[in-house]
Amino acid sequence: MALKLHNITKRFGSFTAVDELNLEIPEKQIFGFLGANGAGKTTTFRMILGLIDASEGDITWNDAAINYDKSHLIGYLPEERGLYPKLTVKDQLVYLGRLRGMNKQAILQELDKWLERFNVTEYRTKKIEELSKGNQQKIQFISAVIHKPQLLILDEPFSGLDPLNVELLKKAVIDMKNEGTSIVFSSHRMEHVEELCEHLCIMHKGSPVVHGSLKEVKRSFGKKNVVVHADFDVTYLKELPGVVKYKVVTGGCELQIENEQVAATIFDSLSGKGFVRTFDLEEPTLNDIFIEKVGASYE
Ligand SMILES: Nc1ncnc2c1ncn2[C@@H]1O[C@H](COP(=O)(O)OP(=O)(O)OP(=O)(O)O)[C@@H](O)[C@H]1O
Repeated sequence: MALKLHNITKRFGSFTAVDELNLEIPEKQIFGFLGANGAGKTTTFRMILGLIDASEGDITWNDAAINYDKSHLIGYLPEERGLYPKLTVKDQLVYLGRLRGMNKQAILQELDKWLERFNVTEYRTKKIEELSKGNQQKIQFISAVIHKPQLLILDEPFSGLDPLNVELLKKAVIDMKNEGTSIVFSSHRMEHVEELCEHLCIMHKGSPVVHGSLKEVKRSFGKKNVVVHADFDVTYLKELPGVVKYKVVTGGCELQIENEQVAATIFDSLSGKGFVRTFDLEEPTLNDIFIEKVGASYE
């Protein structure tokens, strides 16, 4: 059972924001949705949630269409956020929890658990507008998960958080996955996706350019990073055929190569020249893959 997007297209007038997207998002995993600004991530989320209609194609979850009677099974952290600034944290969560069909006692019980977990118990009776941006975001996250959804969609959940709060939120996401929630999140930070996700999709101009399990994606790109540390001058390596990028590091260099065969040429060229302390052939990072596929790094 999974979330399936079948030939999804979304047009705004003559502009195609999402173009024949086919995706299968596995259950009870964390799925990373990547792409540069304007790639079509939020539009895809909105279609999954039924907030906007697809121009073409269909979306199913557990083989049935997603409609309003399933909204209590889904949690959503929207990119634009959306809390009522004048309400207190407690009143806001009670209101949103009631909309999800929870009774007040259950809401307060869950709320207190989450406030404690996120170190914000003292804000329970404060108005949302009195909270810092990062703390508002934690409350927004709580509003997305208070009803224990089976499917959780998080649009840029880590943006605007300091490193400690990023860790708190990551841990919460991992725990929810371990408890059986299926999670889809978008991020501009490759390392978050690399750390959290089993499967991912990189979107570019409305279409997926990379899609699959993190392991498969990395394997299919081959090992294209070489690290050399040696007690002699290795600058000549940048001139070898197949070396695409060369970067000096302390005691050696890091190279990007066209394909794995180039590593053998580099290795052979080092022999007899002196002492080689390190020769590593490494997998590409997700950032390397993104740059190769989308053409620019982004933050
Ligand atoms: N309601 C709309 N009307 C017209 N164009 C829209 C509308 N919503 C989105 N778009 C366009 O569709 C494209 C995809 O937007 P979307 O918000 O899905 O991108 P994104 O991948 O979420 O980007 P970001 O990382 O910046 O949030 C953009 O070019 C955007 O301008």
